[in-house]
Amino acid sequence: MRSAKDFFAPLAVGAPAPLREIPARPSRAIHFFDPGNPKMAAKVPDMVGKVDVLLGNLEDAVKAENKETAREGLVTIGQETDFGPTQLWTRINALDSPWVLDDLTTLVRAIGDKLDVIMVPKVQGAEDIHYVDRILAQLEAKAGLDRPILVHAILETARGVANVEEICGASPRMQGLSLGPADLAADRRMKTTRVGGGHPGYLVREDPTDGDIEGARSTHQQDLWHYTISRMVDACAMHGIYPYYGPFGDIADVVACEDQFRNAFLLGCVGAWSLHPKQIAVANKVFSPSVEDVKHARRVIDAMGDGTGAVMLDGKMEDDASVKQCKVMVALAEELAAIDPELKSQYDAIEIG
Ligand SMILES: CC(C)(COP(=O)(O)OP(=O)(O)OC[C@H]1O[C@@H](n2cnc3c(N)ncnc32)[C@H](O)[C@@H]1OP(=O)(O)O)[C@@H](O)C(=O)NCCC(=O)NCCSC(=O)C[C@](C)(O)C(=O)O
Ligand SMILES: [Mg+2]
Repeated sequence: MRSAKDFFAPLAVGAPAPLREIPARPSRAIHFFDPGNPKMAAKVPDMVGKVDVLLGNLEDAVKAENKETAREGLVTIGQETDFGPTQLWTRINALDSPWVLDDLTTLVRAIGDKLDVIMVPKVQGAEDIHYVDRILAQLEAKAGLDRPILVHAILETARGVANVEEICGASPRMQGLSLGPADLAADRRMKTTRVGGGHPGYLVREDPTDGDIEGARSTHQQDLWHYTISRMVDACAMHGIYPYYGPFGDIADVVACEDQFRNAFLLGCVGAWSLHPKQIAVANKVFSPSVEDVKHARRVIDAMGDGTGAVMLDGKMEDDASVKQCKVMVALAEELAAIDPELKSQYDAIEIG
């Protein structure tokens, strides 16, 4: 076990010092693109400033024969693009794959100064994060980087879920977690073939009337991912890092996508993945607090003065705890307003009188 005193020391001579706090940078949509696909790559410069995170994906969804092209494409995009307020992330190949070592050595050397976060798939336990932590420190030292690259883990195995707290606490580089519903479903032997979202078979049925089990009874589809997302949220909050929903594979169904993202937002997630340009707007909308919510939160904070005691607002009790909930909402609104002029003007126009 590492001593607490060593935790914030660099893991290689010459590597930048680890961060003591993970910055709360807006990341409502993590937009995936294949850097080796010319059509997708061509759209990247125009997405800068319109999406919070652009992620060059090297893992699943990139064919084995295109792995090197994708890696080289990401180097070119990283070197040639001015990302402004938009973060650049990548998803490297799995730690047991033949590509990951070259992914790390190439990317940190060539675009380590541009990369904000490296997403690591199929993380099983703290040992995977320790491996990445050390090798990144060595590569950062070699590349002369002056700020550490952060690490984001995808939860997509049963063992990863069982070890979620230790994964989140494994390194000061840990930035957050995403749900990987497709690999996780396969690993758990769940019987859904969907990439995220609900399932019509996973339901609760209304009780029968007068014992008539054949009579009409309404059913309600339930959320297959509620348990896992809730565990992720607690593990992330406990370690001061950020949870994300992950992908919603039914690209055409933007309505269900919005519902699924909103459930995650309400539970505490800060963003979700976008696999197709049309999902960016969905995530940006859902993960930005509504004007009504920000207005209410500001009213409560205003009415609560020093934040202690209890008051009645619109027939509802507000107290020390509810003012904290409102501060979470207002803090997020302020972070988003700082990078999104449209939202800023909407929030600035709020009158709380
Ligand atoms: C779904 C697909 C095949 C539909 O692709 P399409 O070409 O059929 O779609 P389209 O509607 O016809 O596309 C319109 C235009 O947008 C472009 N386009 C389309 N998508 C993008 C994009 N993402 N970024 C930038 N541009 C994009 C596309 O190239 C086209 O350009 P054009 O007008 O010049 O012809 C395509 O969108 C795609 O490949 N998206 C990314 C898929 C991906 O990254 N999957 C991996 C993440 S999910 C995952 O790994 C699971 C997980 C977590 O691991 C686990 O649960 O286990
Ligand atoms: Mg996966």
